[in-house]
Amino acid sequence: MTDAPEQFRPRRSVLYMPSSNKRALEKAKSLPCDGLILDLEDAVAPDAKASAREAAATAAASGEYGRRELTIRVNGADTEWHDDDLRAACEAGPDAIVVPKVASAEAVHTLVDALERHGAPDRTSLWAMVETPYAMLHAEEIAAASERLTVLVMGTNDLVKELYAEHVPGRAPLLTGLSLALLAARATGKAILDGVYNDVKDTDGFLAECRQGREMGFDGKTLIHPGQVEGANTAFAPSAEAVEDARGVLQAWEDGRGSGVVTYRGKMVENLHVESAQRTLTMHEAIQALEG
Ligand SMILES: CC(C)(COP(=O)(O)OP(=O)(O)OC[C@H]1O[C@@H](n2cnc3c(N)ncnc32)[C@H](O)[C@@H]1OP(=O)(O)O)[C@@H](O)C(=O)NCCC(=O)NCCSC(=O)C[C@H](O)C(=O)O
Ligand SMILES: [Mg+2]
Repeated sequence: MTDAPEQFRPRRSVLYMPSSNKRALEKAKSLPCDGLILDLEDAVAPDAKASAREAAATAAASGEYGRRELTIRVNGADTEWHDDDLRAACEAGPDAIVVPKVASAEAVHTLVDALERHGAPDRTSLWAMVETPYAMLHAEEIAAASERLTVLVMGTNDLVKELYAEHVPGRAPLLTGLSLALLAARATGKAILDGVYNDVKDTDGFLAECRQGREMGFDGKTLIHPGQVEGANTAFAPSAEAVEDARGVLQAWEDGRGSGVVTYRGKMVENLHVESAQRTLTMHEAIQALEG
């Protein structure tokens, strides 16, 4: 795996909001989340699709969301709204266009062609939602299909539905799918975001799921409520101890220059641990720069 600069962009907390909800669109301007997904899909009722599309395009073109990475989630390719959504999103030029239920490399190629045909600016990348069993089994070909695809987004609600599974603490029914998507993202140098936690009042359950996602290797979590932002920001940032440890590892390596292996606080340090420590510090600095 190579760490492209793209992978050091903090995406700890990426908040969905219905583009039909004016209060949410307004509130998002003051929330400390790393990214926003202005939704046109599941959170928007059919009779509100057209006005939500207009609101999302206006918001994305407004320049009023500061440092937050701003994206629009269009309706799926098999819906009557997809083409109009894609055209409007391309014209608005957000940081990324999020497409639900992407399941093959061919689908990615079709989307990238459409982005070009509709004149999306070069800065607008494609985020693919992987949320079906078929997508899990083809995650690597999806992730590798185009340079323009920069992020995989887990759709865990749809995945639970399609698997006939259940939402349970620890997410045992989803672990194979989550791991396949993670392997695909890391093997192809893409970022990957964990799915949402539906119970907005269950803080303990949410924080446990953040910890699990972080430990598995996700870059951040998609969210549905402002109350989830702070927990995700903390969980997906290197902790103070991790930063101190990373500095210590680099210092121990420096002190033992020329030796292929040293120890730090009793633990073996080799070249690969030094790379991990450097990654931790780079991410820490990127977060500080973002928040500063
Ligand atoms: C889940 C909600 C419907 C809860 O809404 P509500 O009861 O109104 O929440 P609160 O009263 O606690 O809200 C307090 C204030 O915060 C604002 N708010 C709420 N949610 C958001 C948000 N997502 N972004 C921005 N601001 C938000 C309220 O407007 C209140 O503001 P104020 O009155 O000014 O204080 C609601 O949170 C919600 O709609 N969430 C997003 C739902 C969504 O987008 N769903 C689609 C994505 S999830 C998905 O589909 C994943 C995937 O596809 C899969 O398969 O898993
Ligand atoms: Mg979904």
